[in-house]
Amino acid sequence: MVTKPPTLEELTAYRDRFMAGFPTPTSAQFLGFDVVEIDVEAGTATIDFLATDRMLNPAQKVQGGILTAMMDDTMGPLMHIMSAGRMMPSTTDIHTQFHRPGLPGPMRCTARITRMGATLCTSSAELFNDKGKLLASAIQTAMMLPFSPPQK
Ligand SMILES: CC(C)(COP(=O)(O)OP(=O)(O)OC[C@H]1O[C@@H](n2cnc3c(N)ncnc32)[C@H](O)[C@@H]1OP(=O)(O)O)[C@@H](O)C(=O)NCCC(=O)NCCSC(=O)Cc1ccccc1
Repeated sequence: MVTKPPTLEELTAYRDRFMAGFPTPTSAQFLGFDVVEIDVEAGTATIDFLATDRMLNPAQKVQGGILTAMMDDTMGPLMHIMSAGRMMPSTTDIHTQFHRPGLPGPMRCTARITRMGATLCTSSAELFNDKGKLLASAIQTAMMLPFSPPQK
């Protein structure tokens, strides 16, 4: 991070503010985004999603980009929170592996910060179906850009 890294107290306070009232963007609404837990001490996030029949490919499986979007939408918010809200990640690359087909229904993503650098942040994520089976995994890099919350 460009400035001094946030303290655990600052991270905890921002995580609580984020969970209490950060507006859910339309793309996250489409994915059924629902935060389960953000652990700022461990640098991990658990977020639930809901795959619907509007997200299917011709094989009637959840389209791969949608599964990737769910993981991007877990790693991104985690990176933002781990900057105590000072920065917003802009994903520069993401590599996904698809292990099992996804079907409509609840999905859970867990993500972890690999390293928060001065300008780049790296992270990893895993996406599971409602039976706890691993559907996909990803590693991601993002540029951390200064962020000011939109004025009301
Ligand atoms: C099948 C394979 C590719 C190869 O796996 P291998 O390890 O060699 O084989 P293995 O036999 O071990 O099977 C592994 C597990 O998979 C399960 N399973 C397999 N087949 C089926 C099935 N038909 N239905 C249900 N489940 C099935 C199987 O039971 C097992 O699970 P288990 O351990 O028993 O619990 C697997 O990695 C896979 O499906 N990955 C996800 C690919 C994916 O979803 N990509 C993204 C969407 S593509 C896209 O959107 C792009 C596009 C856009 C527009 C238009 C067109 C395309």
